[in-house]
Amino acid sequence: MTIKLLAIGKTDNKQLQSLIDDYQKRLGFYIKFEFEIIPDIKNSKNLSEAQQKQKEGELILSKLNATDTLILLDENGKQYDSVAFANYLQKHMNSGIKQLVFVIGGPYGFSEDVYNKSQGKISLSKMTFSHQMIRLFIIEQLYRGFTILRNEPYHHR
Ligand SMILES: C[S@@+](CC[C@H](N)C(=O)[O-])C[C@H]1O[C@@H](n2cnc3c(N)ncnc32)[C@H](O)[C@@H]1O
Repeated sequence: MTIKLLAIGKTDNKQLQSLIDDYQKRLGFYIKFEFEIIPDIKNSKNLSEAQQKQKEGELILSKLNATDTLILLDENGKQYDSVAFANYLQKHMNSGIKQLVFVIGGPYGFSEDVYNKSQGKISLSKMTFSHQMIRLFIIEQLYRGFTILRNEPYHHR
């Protein structure tokens, strides 16, 4: 199985990008991981929130293969602790799927079309994080998950 993370808009904060790079590299030792950035919508200031979500949604859906399992990062999704999240990853690997795709929404979240296509929603907290910060948090949790599955000493229970 491969894991893909889709997000909208480049990170322009160098410190955040450097932490993302670090955890992305670490995660790559455990699984084939791809982080794809969908470029920001041009002239989004002229669009309503709904129009922006719709356009972002079309771009997100255009990146998916028919066999992908699509999981949205959404503050109203299901919450896991890190051990349960590691087991969730293992379950997906055991299921024989080719690619597990996590998607981070834009500043206003997801369009209905994206919700309808998804197979699940995961929340990392009841709090709302920026669409930039959440990239680091999910990549770190993916890395943590694999260290838990391997019984490596990164995670302290
Ligand atoms: C600024 S938030 C959007 C908030 C928006 N009110 C909504 O309804 O989704 C941008 C993106 O970051 C991600 N995000 C933010 N907080 C999150 C959390 N606690 N758990 C999971 N994903 C989160 C989601 O993918 C969300 O679409």
